[in-house]
Amino acid sequence: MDYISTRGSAPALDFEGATLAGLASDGGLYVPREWPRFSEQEIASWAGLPYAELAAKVMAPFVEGSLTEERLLELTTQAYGRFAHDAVTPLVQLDSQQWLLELFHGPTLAFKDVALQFLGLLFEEFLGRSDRNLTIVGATSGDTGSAAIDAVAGRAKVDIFMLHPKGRVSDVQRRQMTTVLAPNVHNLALEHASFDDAQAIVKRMFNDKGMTDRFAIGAVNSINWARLMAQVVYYFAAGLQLGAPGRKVAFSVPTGNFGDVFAGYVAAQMGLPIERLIVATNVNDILHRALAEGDYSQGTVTPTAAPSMDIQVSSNFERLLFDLGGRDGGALAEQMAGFEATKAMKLTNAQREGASALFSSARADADEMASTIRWAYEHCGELIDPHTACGLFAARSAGIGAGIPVVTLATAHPAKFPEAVERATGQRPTLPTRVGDLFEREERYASIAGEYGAVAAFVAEHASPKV
Ligand SMILES: Cc1ncc(COP(=O)(O)O)c(C=O)c1O
Ligand SMILES: N[C@@H](CCOP(=O)(O)O)C(=O)O
Repeated sequence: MDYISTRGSAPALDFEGATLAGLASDGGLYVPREWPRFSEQEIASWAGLPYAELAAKVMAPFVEGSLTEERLLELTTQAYGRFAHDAVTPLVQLDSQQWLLELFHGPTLAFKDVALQFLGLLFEEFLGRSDRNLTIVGATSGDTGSAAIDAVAGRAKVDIFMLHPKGRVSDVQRRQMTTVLAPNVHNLALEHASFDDAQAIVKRMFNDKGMTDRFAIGAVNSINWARLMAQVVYYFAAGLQLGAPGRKVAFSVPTGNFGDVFAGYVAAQMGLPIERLIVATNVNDILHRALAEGDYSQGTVTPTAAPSMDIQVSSNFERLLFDLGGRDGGALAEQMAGFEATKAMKLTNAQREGASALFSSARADADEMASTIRWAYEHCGELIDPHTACGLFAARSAGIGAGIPVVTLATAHPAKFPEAVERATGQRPTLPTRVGDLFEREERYASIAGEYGAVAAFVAEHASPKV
C-alpha cells in the first residue's frame, strides 16, 4: 500500500514512510492511494474475535509492505494488553436504540490511547530499522498530549514536545501530561493561545527547512495517518457486535479535528454498512456549519466544558474534501490555500452532496450538554463526560429510524472532567486507580509565548539531531 498527499505534489510513501513523516511535505495529509474493501463474508467471519486480532485483520491492508501479518498481530496484542477492560472498547446499552462505545479504558482515559498505544510501538519498530532520531511535535487540547506522552515516554530515539493552550485544559488533563518527568518529554504551555494556534505552529514546523534539515519532525496528532487507521478498528468492533454486516449501524461522534469521525468514513469505504455518521460539535461548530450550510469559516474559539473539542480548524476535514472532490490534489491545494489566506471557505456542490450522503451534524450548547449528562445518569445510571454528552445529544436528536442501533463514541472518562459532571448530576466521578496519585505528583512544564519563534527555539535547543 502506498500513501499520497491530499495536496498532490509530495512524493508517495509506503506505510513506514508515511508514519514517520506525519505531515506531507506539500502541507497535505497522507491517505492510502485507494481504500481497501472487504467482502461481507470476510467481515462476518471476524465476529467474536478478540480486539487485538480484529485490529490486525482490519489494519493488514494498510501496512502491507512495512509489517508482516505476524508482526502486526504481535504489536496489536502488546498495545491492547495495557487496557483495563478485556473487550478494550466495550459497548454499553442505554435504551432500546442508543449505545455507548466506551473508548476510555486505556492508560490515560480517553479514546486517543486506542491509536497512540499502537503508534508508540510503530515508532519503536520503524526507528529500530535505522539510525534516525525522531522529534515529535504535537498540539493538544487535552487528551492527545497525555496519550502520546504515555506512549513514548522513556523510549529511545524519540523526543516529544507537546504544546497545550495554557489554562484551557482540565486539571486532570494537564497533570496527566506534566507529571511525566521522563527526560525525552517536554510540555509547553502556550500563553494566550488556543488549540488552533498550537496546531498551526506544529504544521508550520513541518515546513520550516531550518528545522527539518536538522531534525526529523514527526507527528502524533491525527494528521498522522497511522492514528486514524487504528481508530477504524473500533467501528468494526462495535458494528460486528450489533449485527453487521447483516445490519446497518449509525454512529454519533463527538468531533473536533475530524479524525475520529473520518475513521468511521474509512470503515464505511472498507465495507462496514454504516447508516449515518453524525458529527457532534460543541459551540465551536465549524464542522456543523460546514456540513449543514457549506460554510467552513474559522470563527474564534470559545472555551467550553468539553475543552478537547474547542477547535475551529479541523485538520482531517481536508481528507474528506479530497475524497469527495474526486481526489484532485491540485484543486484541493488551491482550495486550502484560499482557506489559509482568508480563514473561510465555501464547500463545492459536489463536496456538499457527497458529504450529505453519509454525514449529518448537530451542535450542543452548554445547557444541552448538561441536560444530556443528566439524562444519561437519571435514565441509564451512566456518568458520561461532556464530550460524550455532545455525541449523545446529537444521537438522540438525529431521527435515525427505529431498528437501527445508534452508537455514540464515549471518548473520555467522566473523571477527566469532574466539575462539569458533578454540576449536572450531583455525582463526582472518581479517577480509576490506574492513573494513581495524579494530584500528589510533581509537575514540570515550560510556559512560553504562543508564537512560532518561541516554540521553534525551544525545540531546537532541546531536541536530538536527526542522526
Ligand atoms: C474527549 C474527546 N472527544 C472528542 C474529540 C474530538 O475528536 P477528533 O478531534 O478526532 O474529532 C477529542 C479530541 O479531539 C477528545 O479529546
Ligand atoms: N482533542 C485533541 C486535539 C485534536 O487532536 P488530534 O490529535 O486528534 O488531531 C486533544 O485532546 O488533544
